[in-house]
Amino acid sequence: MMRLFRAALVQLQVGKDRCTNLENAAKLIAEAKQGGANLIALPECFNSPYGTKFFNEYAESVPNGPTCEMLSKAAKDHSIYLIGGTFPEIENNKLYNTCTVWGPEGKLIAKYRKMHLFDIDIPGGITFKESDVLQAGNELVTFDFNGIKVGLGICYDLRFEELAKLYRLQGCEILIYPGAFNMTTGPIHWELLQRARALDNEVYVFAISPARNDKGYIAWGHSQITNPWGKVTAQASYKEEIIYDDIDLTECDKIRQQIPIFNQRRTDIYDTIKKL
Ligand SMILES: O=C(O)CCC(=O)C(=O)O
Repeated sequence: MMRLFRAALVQLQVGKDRCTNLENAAKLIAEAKQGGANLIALPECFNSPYGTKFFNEYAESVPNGPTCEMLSKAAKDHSIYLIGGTFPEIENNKLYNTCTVWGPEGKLIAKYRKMHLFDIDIPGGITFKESDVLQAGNELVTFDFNGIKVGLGICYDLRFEELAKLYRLQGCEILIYPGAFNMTTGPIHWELLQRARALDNEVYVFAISPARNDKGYIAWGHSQITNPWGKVTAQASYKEEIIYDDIDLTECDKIRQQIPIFNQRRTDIYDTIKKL
């Protein structure tokens, strides 16, 4: 069982041209492999600009489109685990915001559809309604990375602590969230939500954002790795860049032993409380 590995989060600059986006992703995945990473993760919406008006145009079926082809090849060529960020998926005329995960042989090993759609309205800040065009996924999805159980979420899912807790209860040690926060909620919530999910569940949290654009939807950037103590161990700026971190899963074992909250939960009480 591998308890030590190098992770790379690739904060891609994403533009309007799908082909350029895919080529750039392939180039930076190769660079991350050169940098020694065994697990490489890409951002939310990395094949298209982020916006409800783009989803239909850039949507692909899984695993047949050009985006999956690039991801599968990159995973195989570099013999890595590749978390393929997200892109709009189409199935039976329905659209989803979907994360695919590829194993070192280039096989699709997991597919997660965003479960909590990003519908918020902050006047003067940000208004967004994914549910105008997307369907929500209905399944928790985990995959095995050399004996380490990893749970998947996407962006707005970070706000839902119940999802993270369910993953922890299923045995996850790492949660990975491709995400594209914005200039209103990013500065105040992005780092805090990840630290909260990490500490609540004594798990590593990886979150991967696109780099900041100067027009359209402006992503906050700041891709981040947080350890099970809730400490940020790597964080990007807002520009295109790769961040690396050497992950030692014994940190997870240690905090779980030293602060054993999961053996101290008062389920005898919680389970008697009416669920709302
Ligand atoms: O929760 C937020 O503030 C941002 C979420 C988001 O950008 C997304 O779900 O894509």
